Amino acid sequence: MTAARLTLPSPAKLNLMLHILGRRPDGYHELQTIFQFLDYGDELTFAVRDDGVIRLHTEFEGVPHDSNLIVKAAQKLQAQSGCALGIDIWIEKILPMGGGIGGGSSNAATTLLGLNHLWQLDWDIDRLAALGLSLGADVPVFVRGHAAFAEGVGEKLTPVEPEEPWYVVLVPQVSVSTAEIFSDPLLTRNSPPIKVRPVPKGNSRNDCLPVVARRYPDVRNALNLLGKFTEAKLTGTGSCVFGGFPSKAEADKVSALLTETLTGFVAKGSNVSMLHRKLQDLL
Ligand SMILES: C[C@](O)(CO)[C@H](O)COP(=O)(O)OP(=O)(O)OC[C@H]1O[C@@H](n2ccc(N)nc2=O)[C@H](O)[C@@H]1O
Ligand SMILES: Nc1ncnc2c1ncn2[C@@H]1O[C@H](COP(=O)(O)OP(=O)(O)OP(=O)(O)O)[C@@H](O)[C@H]1O
Repeated sequence: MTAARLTLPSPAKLNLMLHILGRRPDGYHELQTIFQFLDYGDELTFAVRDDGVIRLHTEFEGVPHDSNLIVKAAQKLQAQSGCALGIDIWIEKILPMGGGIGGGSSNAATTLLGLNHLWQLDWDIDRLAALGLSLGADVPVFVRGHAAFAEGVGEKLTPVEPEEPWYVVLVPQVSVSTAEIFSDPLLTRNSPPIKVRPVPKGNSRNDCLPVVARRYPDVRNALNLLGKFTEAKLTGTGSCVFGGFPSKAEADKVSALLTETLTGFVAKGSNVSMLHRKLQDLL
């Protein structure tokens, strides 16, 4: 018998703003950020195995099999649920690594939700999000699947409904290490907490931007070029830079001009992740 296969999307995210409020004793930073998803991402295909083996068949340059967040997510879920089944996994990877658009975290979340379904574990979202947090600060928002205002290290999530523009996303060909940016002595770590909800306009800055732009000329260049057309912002710790447009036609026009020299893409912002829309259709 051929095992049932399931293909699920693994979308990117943007940080529409990111303020750093302080540093915790464990070295992690307290943040306030707004996450929104893009209708753009990787695709994971799963097939259940009955021998308990977890195997990712797609090779990633520079990421050993057992360090891949997809494999780590599957192993943790299997260990904590006591499930005797295994899984074969393939991925079509289009999201850049170290781009600040959350590829690895999103892959981990898609794996958790996909296996919860295929292994028939029936875990609730809170439990999956808590497991996700142990894999990375950005995993819980992908597990929950709704645009959110995030606090703490990114795990305290309040759903929000920002506008859903079309974005031009530029992908400078450098991988930024999140740990490196968060350990830079020049990083601003004392933004006052925003206490008003929804977050008032005028708070769209990303506190990581000055440090990233200083270290990476390619990111600086992308910000300058896109900034000629719209407010150009950095997502997460970069390297990706984005700007919103009211229509696909306008985003396509700017993208066509900029992607003559830079890599990039156009995608719609979405407050409900395309992973959750697909899972909804399945159920
Ligand atoms: C910058 C963001 O992308 C915003 O969405 C995230 O907060 C980063 O999330 P992530 O990539 O899942 O990060 P993790 O894999 O948990 O952490 C990578 C490294 O970044 C630093 N880090 C991360 C998140 C955070 N709130 N404070 C930190 O200081 C830590 O040194 C950590 O070792
Ligand atoms: N499935 C995966 N996809 C991408 N990167 C992975 C994966 N598993 C492990 N990694 C490792 O995680 C690192 C960060 O990758 P990721 O694509 O999540 O970066 P990012 O977009 O900057 O993330 P974030 O916005 O969460 O900081 C990679 O450089 C790679 O070494």
